[in-house]
Amino acid sequence: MNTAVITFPGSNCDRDMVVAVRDVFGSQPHQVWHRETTLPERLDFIALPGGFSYGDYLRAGAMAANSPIMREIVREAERGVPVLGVCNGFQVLAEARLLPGALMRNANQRFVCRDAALRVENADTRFTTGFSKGETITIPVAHHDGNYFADETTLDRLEGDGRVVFRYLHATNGSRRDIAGIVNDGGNVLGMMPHPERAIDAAHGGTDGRRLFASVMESLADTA
Ligand SMILES: NC(=O)CC[C@H](N)C(=O)O
Repeated sequence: MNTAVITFPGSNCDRDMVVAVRDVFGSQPHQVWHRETTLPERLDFIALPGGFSYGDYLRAGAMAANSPIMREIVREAERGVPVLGVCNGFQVLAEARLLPGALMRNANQRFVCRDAALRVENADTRFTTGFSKGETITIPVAHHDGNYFADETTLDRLEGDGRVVFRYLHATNGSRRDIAGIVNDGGNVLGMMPHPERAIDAAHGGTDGRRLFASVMESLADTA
C-alpha cells in the first residue's frame, strides 16, 4: 500500500501515526513535510496527525490549513483518496473546509486527556466496516480544542446522511450532539478528535484503533 503521513510544524503524533500505518498496512508510509507542493503519486491513504501545528496560533489548524501541501490534499480528497485527520488533523481538515463545522475550545476550558467511550454510529464507511453499528469502542482523547460546532441545519444534514461516524458516550468537551468524528459527503475524508493510532497494540490498553486502520486497508483491497 502506498500511504503518506503529513507533518506540520508542531505535529507531535506523526511518529505514532507512522507506526500505526506501517504496522497495519504492512509498509512504511511516505513522510511528507507540509511545505512540499507535490505528494507521492497514486497514494492509497493519507493521514494528518495530531499535535499543535503552529502552536495552535489564531485557531487550531488554521495556519496548517494554508500550508502548501494542503492544495494537493484537497485535490486527492476530491479524487476520492481516503484521508484521515486525527485531532489536530481533524482541526486542519475543518479549517481547510474539507469537513464542515469548527473545533472550538473545550466547554470547560480544560485540556482533556483520557480514554473515551465512543459509539460507532455508522459502520458502513470505509473507515468503520470492522466495527458494528451501535458498538461501543474505547479510543483515547487528548485535546483542548475538541468542542465540535456546526449550525443546526448542518448538524441535521450530517445526522440524516449518516455522516456522524463516532459519538462520545459521555460528555467530553461540549461538542454539539456529542460528535466525535464525521465524514465528508463522499465518505472518503474522516475527521475525528480521538486518537486511533494510540490504540493499536494491547500494550496501549486496547486495540480498537487498529480496527479503523484495518477497515481502510480492507476497503482498498475491495476496490483494487
Ligand atoms: N493531540 C492533539 O492533536 C491536540 C490537538 C489540538 N491542538 C488541541 O489541543 O486541541
